[in-house]
Amino acid sequence: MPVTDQAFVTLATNDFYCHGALVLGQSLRNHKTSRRLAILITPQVSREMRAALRTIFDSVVDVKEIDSNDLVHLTLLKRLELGVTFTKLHCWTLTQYSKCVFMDADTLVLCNVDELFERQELSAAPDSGWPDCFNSGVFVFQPSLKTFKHLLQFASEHGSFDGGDQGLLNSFFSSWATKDINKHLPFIYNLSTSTVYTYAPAFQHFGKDTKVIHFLGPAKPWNYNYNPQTRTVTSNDSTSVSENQLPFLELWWITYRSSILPLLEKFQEPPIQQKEPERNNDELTSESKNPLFNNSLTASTNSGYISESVVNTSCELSAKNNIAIKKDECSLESDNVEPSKSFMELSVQPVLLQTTNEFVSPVAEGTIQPEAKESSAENERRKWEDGHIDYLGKDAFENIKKKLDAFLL
Ligand SMILES: O=c1ccn([C@@H]2O[C@H](COP(=O)(O)OP(=O)(O)O[C@H]3O[C@H](CO)[C@@H](O)[C@H](O)[C@H]3O)[C@@H](O)[C@H]2O)c(=O)[nH]1
Ligand SMILES: [Mn+2]
Repeated sequence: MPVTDQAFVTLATNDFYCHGALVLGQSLRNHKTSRRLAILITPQVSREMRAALRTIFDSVVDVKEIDSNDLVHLTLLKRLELGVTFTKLHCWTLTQYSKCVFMDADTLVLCNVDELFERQELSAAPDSGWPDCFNSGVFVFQPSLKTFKHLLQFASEHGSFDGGDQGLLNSFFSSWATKDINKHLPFIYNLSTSTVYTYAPAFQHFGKDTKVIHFLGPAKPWNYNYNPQTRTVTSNDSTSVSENQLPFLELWWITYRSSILPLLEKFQEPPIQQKEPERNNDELTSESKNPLFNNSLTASTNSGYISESVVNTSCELSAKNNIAIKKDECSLESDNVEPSKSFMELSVQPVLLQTTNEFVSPVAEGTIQPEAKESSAENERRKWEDGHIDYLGKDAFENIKKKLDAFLL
């Protein structure tokens, strides 16, 4: 029976995090949650992405971005982009629900986790970096305008010790560590992929019971390369991948490719071919259009809209510059802000990416072609391996010799 007054809630302040939110929402649906799905978004999220979100989430709620602007603490955290996580606080305004579970857009459920609604505010799992603090990627809370007001007041008076929501929430709900063990969620409800390195035997022992995986840290699943033919995830210049992380990253990508990509393609417009000539960029090849291949692009711009100038320098952009860009955007009246561009348009930004035909874009239409080519080449190879050789046709000795000669000359 659906429970209409309780919801899973997530947040996305730009199109990149929307990819994560869509996969999370789909994973909750796959595991047949009986609760509502809600997402908080900010004006930067594109129209096309909003349409996609509406097909998975029951409620898509527009909120204003709140930024801690606390560069000192964010520098300490080495994540200057996380000031906007203060926007998460808006989840307390969802008073149409009696209880909610907040989940970061970089989490993924591996089974039904509706039992979380049996817990009280504020329940959360320990943070692997400092277990006397809770991680704010998954937490049970009770919407209340009064709490929201108190949180904002607390934020303006005390700030956050890490510059993000997690420091603030830990100071606000400071009795979490000691008062009530029922508010300590088991770690399997928020297993950070990076923990896998730090205590490998525990992961080996308990990891099989994992219910929620959290891709915590600067490298998100959409920053990795994915090869749909072999269904493998590989790292790039800015990401590294451990063997234990791989199955989770691959699951994320399988969900993305099977359920989210078709959805995004449905809402894409106008067609990519019409846009290319305007951009006059000869260097763009069909396999180089994927924004998700470029980790530095996604991590450093951190925005749904990427201007040409930002993109051109994105590989070297320091996080500090990024904050400056974001501030500029925020200081504009919303009428003046250039509308967010769709994931489609992002995918034709003139970024030179290190990709080969082996990898196809998770997003751009143009990359569907290399995939088709690839599979026919793959078919040919398989035919050879299976002994189905066209001796009289294209595999005739003369043809092979010609190819060899061309290669050797
Ligand atoms: O530009 C951004 C950045 C973050 N988010 C949202 O905020 C969440 C938190 O950001 P994330 O990049 O996932 O942070 P983590 O790497 O998980 O880092 C930790 O530190 C953050 C700041 O305190 C907390 O919000 C996280 O829950 C905690 O796990 C994301 O999942 C999104 O839902 C956005 O929408 N846009
Ligand atoms: Mn997170």
